[in-house]
Amino acid sequence: FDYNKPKWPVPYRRFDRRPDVDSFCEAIYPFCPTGDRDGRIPDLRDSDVISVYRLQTPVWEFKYGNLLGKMNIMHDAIGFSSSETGANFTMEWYELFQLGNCTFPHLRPDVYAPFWCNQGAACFFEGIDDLHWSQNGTLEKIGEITGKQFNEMARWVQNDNQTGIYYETWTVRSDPGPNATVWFESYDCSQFVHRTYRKLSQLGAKLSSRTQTNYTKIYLYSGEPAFLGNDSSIFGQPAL
Ligand SMILES: CCCCCCCCCCCCCC(=O)OC[C@@H](O)COP(=O)(O)OC[C@@H](O)CO
Repeated sequence: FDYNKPKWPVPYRRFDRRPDVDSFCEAIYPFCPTGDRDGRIPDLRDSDVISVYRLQTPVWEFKYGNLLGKMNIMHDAIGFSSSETGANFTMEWYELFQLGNCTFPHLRPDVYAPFWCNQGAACFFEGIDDLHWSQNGTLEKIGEITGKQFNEMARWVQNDNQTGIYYETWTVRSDPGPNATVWFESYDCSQFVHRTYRKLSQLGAKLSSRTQTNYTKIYLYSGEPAFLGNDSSIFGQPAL
């Protein structure tokens, strides 16, 4: 235990590689259907000028329109448009098996511990569906970057995607008050957008939005958590 490091919030746990998904987990909609199977992102010319867009729309807008938007349950993404080629791109981070699977675990008869289907991943694909983002949400230009900055960001996204694997719906705090302690941060679409903006700023990009940007959080209030051990020590699955 490092007494110099704050104990809370518990840092998000990263991994060396993304594990294969369990066949038990089923997606209602295919993940990233038009993106590259291996998550590759095209290299743009260093001298290119890329417009950057803030994208926001209600979760499941393509199916339920503004329904979840009325509850301020919003999905966030980033758009890019190359001035040299005219190509547009959308980059987002979301669940492989939808939000419910990341919010609640499964209880399986043959498995003692709660079973999660909660992987999330980046999805980069060609095109920006203007209507999807603008009719119930936001599509706003927030700046311009060079092709060089885009390419460096792309390499960072691929590493981020290989190590940040699990989607965390809940933000866990001590209480609703302004001085609450955050025990665990969420790890969701908006956190990815924030990490990417931060990386682009570190690369020298200047991004700004003309309007206040609100991001969706769902809170779980708890007393100070205590570490109980890992699945096998808590739920003790006998050797098969
Ligand atoms: C079913 C129980 C859900 C209860 C929890 C409700 C509040 C949770 C808020 C978490 C923030 C959600 C933001 C986010 O991470 O969005 C990602 C994803 O859910 C968006 O899914 P989508 O299918 O609308 O968008 C993917 C689509 O853009 C693919 O092109």
